[in-house]
Amino acid sequence: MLEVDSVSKRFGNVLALDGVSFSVDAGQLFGFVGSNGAGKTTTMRIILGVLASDSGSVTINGSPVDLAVRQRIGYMPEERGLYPKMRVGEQLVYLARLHGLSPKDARSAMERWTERLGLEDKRAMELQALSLGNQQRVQLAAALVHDPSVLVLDEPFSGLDPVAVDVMTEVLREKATEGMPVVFSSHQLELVQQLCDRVGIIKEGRMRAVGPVEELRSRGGRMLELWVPDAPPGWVPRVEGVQLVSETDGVVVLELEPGVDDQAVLRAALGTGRVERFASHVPSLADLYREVVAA
Ligand SMILES: Nc1ncnc2c1ncn2[C@@H]1O[C@H](COP(=O)(O)OP(=O)(O)OP(=O)(O)O)[C@@H](O)[C@H]1O
Repeated sequence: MLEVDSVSKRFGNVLALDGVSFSVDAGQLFGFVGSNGAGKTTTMRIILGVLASDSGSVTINGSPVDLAVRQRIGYMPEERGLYPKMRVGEQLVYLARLHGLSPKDARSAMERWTERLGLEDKRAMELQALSLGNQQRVQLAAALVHDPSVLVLDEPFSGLDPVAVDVMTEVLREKATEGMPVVFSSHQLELVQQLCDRVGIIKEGRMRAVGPVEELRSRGGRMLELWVPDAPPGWVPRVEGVQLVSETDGVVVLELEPGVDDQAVLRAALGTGRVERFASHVPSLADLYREVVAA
Protein backbone atom coordinates (compact mmCIF):
# COMPACT_ATOMS: atom_id res chain seq x y z
CA MET A 1 0.00 0.00 0.00
CA LEU A 2 1.17 3.50 -0.88
CA GLU A 3 0.31 6.28 1.54
CA VAL A 4 0.88 9.99 0.99
CA ASP A 5 0.14 11.91 4.17
CA SER A 6 -0.13 15.73 4.45
CA VAL A 7 2.70 16.41 2.00
CA SER A 8 3.61 20.06 1.41
CA LYS A 9 6.24 21.55 -0.88
CA ARG A 10 7.17 25.13 -1.62
CA PHE A 11 9.30 26.41 -4.51
CA GLY A 12 10.18 29.99 -3.54
CA ASN A 13 6.89 31.88 -3.57
CA VAL A 14 4.91 29.01 -5.04
CA LEU A 15 3.22 26.65 -2.63
CA ALA A 16 3.22 23.71 -5.06
CA LEU A 17 1.67 21.22 -2.60
CA ASP A 18 -0.42 22.09 0.41
CA GLY A 19 -1.09 19.10 2.67
CA VAL A 20 -1.71 16.51 -0.05
CA SER A 21 -2.99 13.16 1.25
CA PHE A 22 -4.19 10.03 -0.48
CA SER A 23 -3.60 6.31 -0.36
CA VAL A 24 -3.55 3.55 -2.93
CA ASP A 25 -4.19 0.02 -1.74
CA ALA A 26 -2.62 -3.09 -3.17
CA GLY A 27 -4.46 -3.95 -6.38
CA GLN A 28 -5.93 -0.49 -6.83
CA LEU A 29 -5.64 1.81 -9.81
CA PHE A 30 -5.53 5.43 -8.69
CA GLY A 31 -5.99 8.23 -11.24
CA PHE A 32 -4.42 11.55 -10.40
CA VAL A 33 -5.99 14.46 -12.28
CA GLY A 34 -5.62 18.24 -12.23
CA SER A 35 -4.85 21.20 -14.46
CA ASN A 36 -1.35 22.06 -15.70
CA GLY A 37 0.76 23.17 -12.76
CA ALA A 38 -1.65 21.73 -10.16
CA GLY A 39 1.07 19.62 -8.47
CA LYS A 40 0.87 16.09 -9.91
CA THR A 41 4.47 15.76 -11.06
CA THR A 42 5.76 17.30 -7.83
CA THR A 43 3.75 14.74 -5.83
CA MET A 44 5.10 11.86 -7.90
CA ARG A 45 8.68 13.06 -7.57
CA ILE A 46 8.22 13.23 -3.81
CA ILE A 47 6.79 9.67 -3.79
CA LEU A 48 9.95 8.55 -5.60
CA GLY A 49 12.17 10.43 -3.22
CA VAL A 50 13.86 12.33 -6.07
CA LEU A 51 12.46 15.49 -4.50
CA ALA A 52 12.19 16.12 -0.76
CA SER A 53 8.95 17.40 0.74
CA ASP A 54 8.96 20.26 3.26
CA SER A 55 6.60 18.32 5.52
CA GLY A 56 4.41 15.24 5.54
CA SER A 57 5.34 11.66 4.75
CA VAL A 58 5.23 9.00 2.07
CA THR A 59 5.24 5.33 3.01
CA ILE A 60 5.04 2.11 1.05
CA ASN A 61 3.74 -0.83 3.07
CA GLY A 62 4.42 1.28 6.15
CA SER A 63 8.10 2.03 5.34
CA PRO A 64 9.48 5.42 4.36
CA VAL A 65 10.88 5.54 0.81
CA ASP A 66 14.58 4.81 1.25
CA LEU A 67 16.87 3.44 -1.43
CA ALA A 68 15.74 -0.16 -0.97
CA VAL A 69 12.05 0.78 -1.20
CA ARG A 70 12.72 3.04 -4.17
CA GLN A 71 14.25 0.08 -6.05
CA ARG A 72 10.83 -1.59 -5.84
CA ILE A 73 9.01 1.27 -7.59
CA GLY A 74 8.38 1.29 -11.32
CA TYR A 75 8.46 4.94 -12.36
CA MET A 76 7.67 6.68 -15.61
CA PRO A 77 8.85 10.27 -15.20
CA GLU A 78 7.21 13.11 -17.10
CA GLU A 79 10.50 14.18 -18.65
CA ARG A 80 10.94 10.54 -19.76
CA GLY A 81 14.72 10.51 -19.35
CA LEU A 82 16.08 7.42 -21.07
CA TYR A 83 19.33 7.53 -23.03
CA PRO A 84 18.56 8.65 -26.61
CA LYS A 85 21.67 7.10 -28.16
CA MET A 86 21.51 3.75 -26.38
CA ARG A 87 19.92 0.75 -28.06
CA VAL A 88 16.48 -0.18 -26.72
CA GLY A 89 17.36 -3.73 -25.66
CA GLU A 90 20.70 -2.82 -24.07
CA GLN A 91 19.09 0.06 -22.23
CA LEU A 92 16.37 -2.11 -20.71
CA VAL A 93 18.86 -4.78 -19.66
CA TYR A 94 21.05 -2.07 -18.12
CA LEU A 95 18.11 -0.61 -16.14
CA ALA A 96 17.06 -4.04 -14.90
CA ARG A 97 20.67 -4.72 -13.81
CA LEU A 98 20.75 -1.37 -11.96
CA HIS A 99 17.73 -2.58 -10.02
CA GLY A 100 19.57 -5.72 -8.97
CA LEU A 101 18.51 -8.35 -11.53
CA SER A 102 21.08 -10.94 -12.61
CA PRO A 103 22.32 -10.67 -16.23
CA LYS A 104 20.19 -13.66 -17.21
CA ASP A 105 17.00 -12.39 -15.51
CA ALA A 106 17.56 -8.88 -16.88
CA ARG A 107 17.82 -10.23 -20.44
CA SER A 108 14.73 -12.40 -20.14
CA ALA A 109 12.73 -9.51 -18.57
CA MET A 110 13.83 -7.27 -21.46
CA GLU A 111 12.76 -9.90 -23.97
CA ARG A 112 9.43 -10.47 -22.25
CA TRP A 113 8.50 -6.78 -22.04
CA THR A 114 9.66 -5.77 -25.51
CA GLU A 115 7.61 -8.64 -26.90
CA ARG A 116 4.58 -7.76 -24.82
CA LEU A 117 4.74 -4.10 -25.84
CA GLY A 118 5.27 -4.78 -29.54
CA LEU A 119 8.90 -3.66 -29.54
CA GLU A 120 10.70 -6.90 -30.34
CA ASP A 121 11.82 -5.60 -33.76
CA LYS A 122 13.11 -2.37 -32.15
CA ARG A 123 15.53 -3.93 -29.65
CA ALA A 124 18.62 -3.17 -31.72
CA MET A 125 17.58 0.41 -32.54
CA GLU A 126 18.75 3.53 -30.79
CA LEU A 127 15.93 5.02 -28.72
CA GLN A 128 16.13 8.34 -30.60
CA ALA A 129 15.33 6.58 -33.89
CA LEU A 130 11.91 5.47 -32.58
CA SER A 131 8.68 7.43 -32.96
CA LEU A 132 7.57 9.26 -29.81
CA GLY A 133 4.80 6.75 -29.14
CA ASN A 134 7.24 3.86 -29.39
CA GLN A 135 9.69 5.69 -27.11
CA GLN A 136 6.83 5.87 -24.65
CA ARG A 137 6.32 2.10 -24.91
CA VAL A 138 10.04 1.74 -24.09
CA GLN A 139 9.45 4.01 -21.08
CA LEU A 140 6.74 1.68 -19.87
CA ALA A 141 9.04 -1.30 -20.40
CA ALA A 142 11.69 0.58 -18.38
CA ALA A 143 9.20 1.07 -15.53
CA LEU A 144 8.34 -2.64 -15.53
CA VAL A 145 11.53 -4.46 -16.44
CA HIS A 146 12.74 -4.90 -12.85
CA ASP A 147 9.43 -6.40 -11.72
CA PRO A 148 8.47 -3.59 -9.31
CA SER A 149 5.90 -3.80 -6.51
CA VAL A 150 4.43 -0.32 -7.03
CA LEU A 151 3.84 1.64 -10.25
CA VAL A 152 3.97 5.44 -10.42
CA LEU A 153 3.44 6.79 -13.92
CA ASP A 154 3.40 10.45 -14.94
CA GLU A 155 1.02 10.89 -17.88
CA PRO A 156 1.67 7.46 -19.38
CA PHE A 157 -1.12 7.86 -21.96
CA SER A 158 -0.06 11.17 -23.48
CA GLY A 159 0.87 10.91 -27.14
CA LEU A 160 -0.11 7.26 -27.58
CA ASP A 161 -2.06 5.95 -30.57
CA PRO A 162 -5.32 4.08 -29.82
CA VAL A 163 -3.66 0.65 -30.02
CA ALA A 164 -0.90 1.73 -27.64
CA VAL A 165 -3.57 3.16 -25.29
CA ASP A 166 -5.18 -0.29 -25.26
CA VAL A 167 -1.84 -1.98 -24.56
CA MET A 168 -1.06 0.46 -21.72
CA THR A 169 -4.57 0.00 -20.27
CA GLU A 170 -4.24 -3.77 -20.39
CA VAL A 171 -0.83 -3.74 -18.70
CA LEU A 172 -1.98 -1.37 -15.92
CA ARG A 173 -5.10 -3.47 -15.27
CA GLU A 174 -3.03 -6.63 -15.21
CA LYS A 175 -0.52 -5.18 -12.75
CA ALA A 176 -3.32 -4.01 -10.45
CA THR A 177 -4.96 -7.43 -10.67
CA GLU A 178 -1.64 -8.97 -9.62
CA GLY A 179 -1.95 -6.90 -6.44
CA MET A 180 0.19 -3.86 -7.21
CA PRO A 181 -0.83 -0.34 -6.20
CA VAL A 182 -0.81 1.68 -9.44
CA VAL A 183 -0.95 5.48 -9.57
CA PHE A 184 -0.88 7.48 -12.76
CA SER A 185 -1.64 11.03 -13.79
CA SER A 186 -3.64 11.88 -16.87
CA HIS A 187 -5.64 14.60 -18.55
CA GLN A 188 -7.77 11.97 -20.33
CA LEU A 189 -10.72 11.91 -17.98
CA GLU A 190 -12.81 9.36 -19.88
CA LEU A 191 -9.94 6.94 -19.65
CA VAL A 192 -9.45 7.63 -15.94
CA GLN A 193 -13.17 7.12 -15.36
CA GLN A 194 -13.11 3.77 -17.18
CA LEU A 195 -9.91 2.48 -15.71
CA CYS A 196 -9.55 3.67 -12.13
CA ASP A 197 -10.95 2.41 -8.85
CA ARG A 198 -10.23 5.72 -7.17
CA VAL A 199 -9.32 9.22 -8.28
CA GLY A 200 -7.84 12.32 -6.76
CA ILE A 201 -8.54 15.78 -8.17
CA ILE A 202 -5.84 18.30 -7.32
CA LYS A 203 -6.06 22.05 -7.79
CA GLU A 204 -3.37 24.58 -6.89
CA GLY A 205 -1.54 22.08 -4.70
CA ARG A 206 -4.57 20.92 -2.73
CA MET A 207 -6.58 17.74 -3.09
CA ARG A 208 -10.14 18.89 -3.73
CA ALA A 209 -11.75 15.47 -4.06
CA VAL A 210 -10.48 11.95 -3.40
CA GLY A 211 -12.42 8.72 -3.48
CA PRO A 212 -13.94 5.92 -5.49
CA VAL A 213 -14.92 7.15 -8.95
CA GLU A 214 -18.54 6.00 -8.68
CA GLU A 215 -18.93 7.52 -5.20
CA LEU A 216 -17.62 10.92 -6.32
CA ARG A 217 -19.82 10.87 -9.40
CA SER A 218 -22.95 10.26 -7.36
CA ARG A 219 -22.17 12.53 -4.41
CA GLY A 220 -24.36 15.48 -5.54
CA GLY A 221 -28.14 15.61 -5.33
CA ARG A 222 -30.35 13.25 -7.32
CA MET A 223 -30.33 14.15 -11.01
CA LEU A 224 -32.72 13.42 -13.85
CA GLU A 225 -32.26 13.60 -17.58
CA LEU A 226 -35.29 14.41 -19.75
CA TRP A 227 -35.97 14.78 -23.42
CA VAL A 228 -39.35 16.34 -24.08
CA PRO A 229 -39.27 17.31 -27.76
CA ASP A 230 -42.64 19.15 -27.83
CA ALA A 231 -41.82 21.44 -24.88
CA PRO A 232 -41.21 25.11 -25.69
CA PRO A 233 -37.55 26.26 -25.73
CA GLY A 234 -36.25 26.93 -22.23
CA TRP A 235 -38.86 24.64 -20.61
CA VAL A 236 -38.25 23.63 -16.99
CA PRO A 237 -40.89 21.74 -14.95
CA ARG A 238 -42.68 23.90 -12.42
CA VAL A 239 -42.02 21.63 -9.47
CA GLU A 240 -40.69 23.03 -6.23
CA GLY A 241 -37.14 21.91 -5.31
CA VAL A 242 -36.11 21.26 -8.92
CA GLN A 243 -33.18 23.13 -10.47
CA LEU A 244 -32.00 23.22 -14.05
CA VAL A 245 -28.39 21.99 -14.32
CA SER A 246 -27.92 22.03 -18.08
CA GLU A 247 -29.67 21.85 -21.42
CA THR A 248 -27.92 20.38 -24.44
CA ASP A 249 -29.67 19.74 -27.76
CA GLY A 250 -33.05 19.66 -26.05
CA VAL A 251 -31.93 17.23 -23.31
CA VAL A 252 -32.54 18.80 -19.92
CA VAL A 253 -30.61 17.78 -16.80
CA LEU A 254 -32.34 18.61 -13.50
CA GLU A 255 -31.18 18.38 -9.90
CA LEU A 256 -33.81 17.42 -7.31
CA GLU A 257 -33.68 18.46 -3.69
CA PRO A 258 -34.11 15.59 -1.22
CA GLY A 259 -37.75 14.53 -0.90
CA VAL A 260 -38.87 15.82 -4.31
CA ASP A 261 -41.09 13.27 -6.06
CA ASP A 262 -39.62 12.43 -9.46
CA GLN A 263 -43.11 11.37 -10.63
CA ALA A 264 -44.22 14.99 -10.22
CA VAL A 265 -41.46 15.92 -12.66
CA LEU A 266 -42.64 13.20 -15.04
CA ARG A 267 -46.25 14.47 -14.87
CA ALA A 268 -45.07 18.01 -15.62
CA ALA A 269 -43.06 16.69 -18.56
CA LEU A 270 -46.06 14.72 -19.90
CA GLY A 271 -48.05 17.94 -19.69
CA THR A 272 -45.90 19.29 -22.55
CA GLY A 273 -46.52 16.30 -24.88
CA ARG A 274 -44.33 13.31 -25.62
CA VAL A 275 -41.58 12.26 -23.19
CA GLU A 276 -38.81 10.55 -25.14
CA ARG A 277 -36.41 10.17 -22.25
CA PHE A 278 -36.81 10.15 -18.48
CA ALA A 279 -33.82 8.69 -16.68
CA SER A 280 -31.46 9.07 -13.76
CA HIS A 281 -28.41 11.12 -14.64
CA VAL A 282 -24.95 10.35 -13.23
CA PRO A 283 -22.39 13.08 -13.93
CA SER A 284 -19.22 12.00 -15.73
CA LEU A 285 -15.78 12.42 -14.16
CA ALA A 286 -15.30 15.32 -16.61
CA ASP A 287 -18.47 17.03 -15.22
CA LEU A 288 -17.23 16.48 -11.68
CA TYR A 289 -13.77 17.74 -12.58
CA ARG A 290 -15.17 20.96 -14.09
CA GLU A 291 -17.28 21.52 -10.98
CA VAL A 292 -14.34 20.92 -8.61
CA VAL A 293 -11.84 22.96 -10.61
CA ALA A 294 -14.29 25.86 -11.11
CA ALA A 295 -15.08 26.03 -7.38
N1 LIG B 1 11.77 22.77 -9.72
C1 LIG B 1 10.82 23.71 -9.61
N2 LIG B 1 11.13 24.99 -9.32
C2 LIG B 1 10.18 25.93 -9.18
N3 LIG B 1 8.86 25.70 -9.31
C3 LIG B 1 8.47 24.45 -9.61
C4 LIG B 1 9.42 23.39 -9.78
N4 LIG B 1 8.75 22.24 -10.06
C5 LIG B 1 7.43 22.57 -10.08
N5 LIG B 1 7.26 23.89 -9.82
C6 LIG B 1 5.97 24.60 -9.70
O1 LIG B 1 5.13 23.83 -8.87
C7 LIG B 1 3.78 23.83 -9.36
C8 LIG B 1 3.33 22.40 -9.59
O2 LIG B 1 3.98 21.89 -10.75
P1 LIG B 1 3.82 20.38 -11.25
O3 LIG B 1 4.83 20.15 -12.32
O4 LIG B 1 3.83 19.47 -10.08
O5 LIG B 1 2.35 20.38 -11.89
P2 LIG B 1 1.57 19.25 -12.72
O6 LIG B 1 0.25 19.06 -12.06
O7 LIG B 1 2.42 18.06 -12.90
O8 LIG B 1 1.35 19.97 -14.13
P3 LIG B 1 1.26 19.39 -15.65
O9 LIG B 1 -0.13 18.83 -15.83
O10 LIG B 1 1.46 20.63 -16.46
O11 LIG B 1 2.35 18.38 -15.83
C9 LIG B 1 3.80 24.73 -10.59
O12 LIG B 1 3.42 26.03 -10.19
C10 LIG B 1 5.24 24.68 -11.03
O13 LIG B 1 5.57 25.85 -11.74
